[in-house]
Amino acid sequence: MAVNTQPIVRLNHVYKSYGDHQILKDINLELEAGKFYTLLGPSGCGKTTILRTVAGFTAVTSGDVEFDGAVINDLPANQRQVNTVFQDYALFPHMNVAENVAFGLKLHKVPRNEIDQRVQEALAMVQLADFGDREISEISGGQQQRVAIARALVMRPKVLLLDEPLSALDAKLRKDMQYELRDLQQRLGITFLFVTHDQEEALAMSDEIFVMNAGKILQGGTPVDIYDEPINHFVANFIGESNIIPGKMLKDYQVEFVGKTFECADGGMRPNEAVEVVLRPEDLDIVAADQGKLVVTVDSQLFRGNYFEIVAYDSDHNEWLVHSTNPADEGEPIGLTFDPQDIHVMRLNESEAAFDARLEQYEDD
Ligand SMILES: Nc1ncnc2c1ncn2[C@@H]1O[C@H](COP(=O)(O)OP(=O)(O)OP(=O)(O)O)[C@@H](O)[C@H]1O
Repeated sequence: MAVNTQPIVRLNHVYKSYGDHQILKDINLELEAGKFYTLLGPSGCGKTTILRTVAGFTAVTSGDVEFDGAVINDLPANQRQVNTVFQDYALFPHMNVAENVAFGLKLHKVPRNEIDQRVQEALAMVQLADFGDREISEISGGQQQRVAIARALVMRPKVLLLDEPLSALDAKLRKDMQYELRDLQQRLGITFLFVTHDQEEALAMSDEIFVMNAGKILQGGTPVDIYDEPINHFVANFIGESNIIPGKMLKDYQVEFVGKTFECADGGMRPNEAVEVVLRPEDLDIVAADQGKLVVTVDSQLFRGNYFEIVAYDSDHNEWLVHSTNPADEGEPIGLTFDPQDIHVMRLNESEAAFDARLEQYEDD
């Protein structure tokens, strides 16, 4: 049986400039139907601009926006099967909850009885079935957020764009809403393209993440792939906490750092190539100084609730962050051990395409 693998949304070599200011630089991405995607990157990197090109609020300078295989560069926003949930919700304060949700349907001249039914359905999807008559000022921030989602869902979009929809919520509610949004996406099977600068949120919610910086997508992949195999310093630093140490790839599966040679799981580089090595704080185990693969001296530590965050330095003055369930003695040497597969070796300035090609090659060997 033929499988339909055509992406529902595709950006093909998309560039966007305002005057001399290039905002998007050769953006290529594909979204499959029914998945949860996240654009993740620091403020100003172009995440919202990508959403706006998909929604039809911003025209691309060059390149194509495709929907279901057709180029839609010139299709007006209101004719795209895409709806947006904005950061500030953009609810109408003088309308009640049901009127807010009904607004788009009225604009599209949907018959009255169908409007009532669809509004009720959309409110039920976000667990606000009994809130239709409430004024916007009479509901909480989390409920307003859900009204904004219901207002987008009522239009039955194929793709829902969400621009930092959780940023106005307090930490506890934000976590609850992460579960709710993920659950909603899975129940409805609509494609979500979610924007955040919060890496924990991206890791928790997404099927796939696109990590961005300065108008470019640096790496796309599942949360686990990106966490375990960041392609460069920026991604390793932005996703999770990392120790990033300069090193040298002696040969396949053998890397040197802090003056010692370690077995690792990476290959496909030039002999003696300068690299950076990533070790995650939670992958490091503390042992007695004379039993460690590396010896570091503890500088300071903070109790983080379920672990101690220990800052230590090696003999080359590299800083090491270690997460440990036990405290360490400040000023004392400790040994660190780790497994070969916990060492992630990164080439300097490697592109995602070159990284993928190399991975394929040495994994096949
Ligand atoms: N209409 C515009 N005219 C000129 N510059 C713009 C316009 N819209 C956005 N920009 C610029 O484009 C860059 C990217 O903005 P964008 O809103 O896409 O970033 P972002 O990653 O979503 O940031 P944030 O997380 O802060 O919302 C910024 O430098 C911004 O100032």
